[in-house]
Amino acid sequence: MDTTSRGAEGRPTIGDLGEFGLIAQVAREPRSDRVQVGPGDDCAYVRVPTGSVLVSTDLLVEGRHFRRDWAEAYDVGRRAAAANLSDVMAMGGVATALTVGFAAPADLEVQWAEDLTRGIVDEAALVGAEVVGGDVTAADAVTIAITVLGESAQSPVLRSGARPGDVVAFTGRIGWAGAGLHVLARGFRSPRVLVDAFRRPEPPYEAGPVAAAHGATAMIDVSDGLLADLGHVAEASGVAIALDAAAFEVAPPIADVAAATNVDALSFLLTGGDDHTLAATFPASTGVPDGWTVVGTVVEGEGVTVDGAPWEGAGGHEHYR
Ligand SMILES: Nc1ncnc2c1ncn2[C@@H]1O[C@H](COP(=O)(O)OP(=O)(O)OP(=O)(O)O)[C@@H](O)[C@H]1O
Ligand SMILES: Cc1ncc(C[n+]2csc(CCOP(=O)(O)O)c2C)c(N)n1
Ligand SMILES: [Mg+2]
Repeated sequence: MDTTSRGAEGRPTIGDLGEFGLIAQVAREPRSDRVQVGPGDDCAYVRVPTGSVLVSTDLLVEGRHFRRDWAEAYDVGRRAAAANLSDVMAMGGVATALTVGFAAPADLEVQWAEDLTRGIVDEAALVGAEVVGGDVTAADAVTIAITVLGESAQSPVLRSGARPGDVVAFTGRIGWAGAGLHVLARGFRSPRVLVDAFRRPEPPYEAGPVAAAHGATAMIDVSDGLLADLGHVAEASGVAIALDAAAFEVAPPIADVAAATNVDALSFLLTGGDDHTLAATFPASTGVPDGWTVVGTVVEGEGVTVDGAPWEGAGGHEHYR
C-alpha cells in the first residue's frame, strides 16, 4: 500500500483503496429491479418501457490516457469513442448514441477540439452510432468523458458466465497498443504500425454480436491488459483461467520491439492495455467463431495462470497502483 498518499490525520485515501476497491464500494449500493446489470461489467443493462438499454461511461484524461504530443486530436477522438463503443461490443451489443463530456483549458486551439469531435463522430459511424449531446466545461487538463448507449439482439454476455470446461479465446490485435505505448514512452516513433495501433485502436466491432450469437458464456474488452481483464472474468464467474503461453503467436513488429528493448515479447500480449479487442469464453462443444484464437481453458479455482503458474511480471493497468 502506498503510505505516501495518506489523507489528513492519516485517513485512508482513494489511492490507498485503489481503482477496483473504489468501484467495489460504489457497487455495494442497492439498486432497483429495473437494473438488470449494474456496476461490474463492461456496460450496465437497464430496463426501459420499450425494452432494455446498454450504457457505459469512459473517461480519458490528458497525461493518463493520451498525450497531445503523442497523438493528433483526431486520433484521440477516435480512441475516446473506441474505448466506449468497445464496451458495448463486449456485451454482444451494438452502440446507438454517444454523449460527450469535454473539459479543457481556455488556451486550447479550436482546431484541436474540432478535430477531436471529427474523430469521435467518424469512429461512432463505424457502428452506425451518433453523437447526440454532451457537456463542456473549463479544466486544467483536457478530459473527455463519453457515455455510450447501445442495444443487444439477445441477452447481453456478462463477465460472470464462464464455466469450468469452457475454452478461453481472443480476437483482434492484442499487445499492439501496449507495444506502441512502450515505444512512445522511450521517445521513439516507430515501428509505425505499433504506434498507430496505440493511437487508433481498431476494436473488432462486429465480433461482439457474432460471439454472443455463437454462444459466448462470458466476454470482456481488453483495455487494462489480457491477464487483468481475464482476471475480472475469472473473479466475476467464480472460476480460474489457465492460459497456455505456446498458444500465443507474437507478431513480428512486437517481437522486434521486445528484442530491441530487452523485454519478454509475451508480456506485451499478456499485460499491454489499450487494444480494445475482445476476450471471451465459449463452451468447448461449440468452439469459437472464425477469427478467434483459443489460448486457454476455464477451470475450477480462482485467478489466472500462464502455463500453470501466476504471471511473475508486471500486471495490467490499474489506476492508483
Ligand atoms: N465511479 C463509478 N461509479 C459506479 N460504477 C463505476 C464507477 N467506476 C467504474 N464503475 C463500474 O465498474 C465496472 C468496472 O469499471 P472499468 O472502468 O474497470 O470497466 P470498463 O468500463 O469495462 O473499462 P474499459 O472501458 O477500460 O474497458 C464497470 O461496470 C463500471 O461501470
Ligand atoms: C499517456 C498514457 N500513458 C499510459 C497509458 C496506458 N493506460 C492508461 S489507462 C489504461 C487502462 C484503460 O483505462 P481505464 O481503466 O481508465 O478505462 C492504460 C492501459 C495511456 N493510454 N496513455
Ligand atoms: Mg471494458
